[in-house]
Amino acid sequence: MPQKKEPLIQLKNVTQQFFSAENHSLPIIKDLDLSLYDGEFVSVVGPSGCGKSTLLNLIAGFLTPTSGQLFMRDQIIIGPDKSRGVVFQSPTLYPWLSVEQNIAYGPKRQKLPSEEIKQKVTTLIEQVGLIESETKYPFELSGGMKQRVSIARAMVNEPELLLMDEPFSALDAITRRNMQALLRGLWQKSHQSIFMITHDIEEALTLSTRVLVFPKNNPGELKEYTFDYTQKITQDSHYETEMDEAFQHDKLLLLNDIM
Ligand SMILES: Nc1ncnc2c1ncn2[C@@H]1O[C@H](COP(=O)(O)OP(=O)(O)OP(=O)(O)O)[C@@H](O)[C@H]1O
Repeated sequence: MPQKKEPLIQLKNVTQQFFSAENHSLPIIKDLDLSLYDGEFVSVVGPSGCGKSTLLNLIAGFLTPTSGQLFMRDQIIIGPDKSRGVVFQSPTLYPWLSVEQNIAYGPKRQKLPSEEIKQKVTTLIEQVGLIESETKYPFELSGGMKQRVSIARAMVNEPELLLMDEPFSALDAITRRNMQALLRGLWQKSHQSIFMITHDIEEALTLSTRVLVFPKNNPGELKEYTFDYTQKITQDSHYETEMDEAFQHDKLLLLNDIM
């Protein structure tokens, strides 16, 4: 994937520390320099409590770092912004709005022309496979369908970066696989930049172009690897990760880093 020279997101010497009542907690993230580029699909893996959500919250603008700075292009990140869409582990839909109304909510708040909203919503409903469910309400949807609406709701605002915090972890294995294929397809069509947290090493390997690892022995630090399994899966319909020694080797490599 060709990358523009200028990073989309840049962290410069970022440290995040949470102060307890006794005021002596260690930094969760320490002196971190990191760049994310246009069109990348970056996943983050690591042991529970290592700081994955903290990193996502910093990039989203939900948290201000203890020290250091974060930039989107050349603008310092000072809070949440619609250029960074967030999809959480549990779908956060408005229960009183239908599927199409939930997706249209953001563009309506931006007061876009109604024809444009209709066209955007229709395209996304088609892309996430929710045709014939447009008029349903969240209580009528399965977990996977709700998460599709969440993804469409984030994407309709055309964010430059989609931030996903364990988006599929609450789903059953089959729905999860289908959602991974859906996300891979959306990413390849849109070249949307994606930053995703996951506990699932295979999910990281089969979707991302780069994997960031919080290693168990060096809390607060990040290792990184680049992979092309997502392209292999798309280009070769017979490709199976179970049969690929390199894939199994990389899976063990990442597991050893975090366990
Ligand atoms: N707002 C906060 N105040 C105090 N401590 C916090 C806060 N947010 C996170 N922490 C602590 O920072 C550490 C990292 O939390 P974080 O949620 O980033 O981990 P994680 O890697 O996403 O964990 P998991 O995989 O279990 O979701 C944890 O010890 C957590 O208790």
